[in-house]
Amino acid sequence: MNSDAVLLLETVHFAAEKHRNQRRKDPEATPYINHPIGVARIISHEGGVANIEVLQAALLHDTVEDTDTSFAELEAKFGPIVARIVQEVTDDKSLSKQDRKRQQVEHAAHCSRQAKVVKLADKLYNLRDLNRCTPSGWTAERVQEYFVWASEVVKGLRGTNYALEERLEELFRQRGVQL
Ligand SMILES: Nc1nc2c(ncn2[C@@H]2O[C@H](COP(=O)(O)OP(=O)(O)O)[C@@H](OP(=O)(O)OP(=O)(O)O)[C@H]2O)c(=O)[nH]1
Ligand SMILES: [Mn+2]
Repeated sequence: MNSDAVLLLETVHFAAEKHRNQRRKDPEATPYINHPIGVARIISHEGGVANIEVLQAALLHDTVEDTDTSFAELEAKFGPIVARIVQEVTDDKSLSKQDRKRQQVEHAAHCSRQAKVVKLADKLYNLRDLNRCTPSGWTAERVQEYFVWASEVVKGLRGTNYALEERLEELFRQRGVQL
């Protein structure tokens, strides 16, 4: 009964419940859950990674940062490996935004391989989303700054998944950002 398919459905259901009242920042206010599902799908479909814990962590990766979910809750429900990967990709919300951004750059290289895959796919999704449309209230400069900062994070994630890194490199190249 605990097949990977059943586990994945349990996980996507949990994430959807947690993000149920959240929307993306795009003008159409897309349901937030589209993002974690899209990140998991990038990992499987483009990254060629079928590891169940990595896919579960991708589905859950913003639940602690952006909802009332705790790591203890994730560990009890999905086990220590999934909870640890989510922890590795979760910003410390007690820090200022500037410090959180700096920490992502500093911590990237020290993450586990599994967390690096989730981070690569998260950045790839968000950069594609920025190319698709500008979030409400963002200037073109802010969009460009996000690309520059994301490239600094991705530098620390290299050597993890060739397909994802190649796609990210192309997006940076289009923006004139050197990786
Ligand atoms: N491109 C884009 N991003 C949106 C949209 N709606 C919500 N986001 C989220 O906003 C975050 C990027 O915006 P920032 O201003 O840099 O961060 P903030 O959420 O801490 O304010 C990402 O968080 P994250 O996934 O935690 O990733 P990260 O930026 O911390 O790596 C992204 O998922 C949207 O419509 N387009
Ligand atoms: Mn995310």
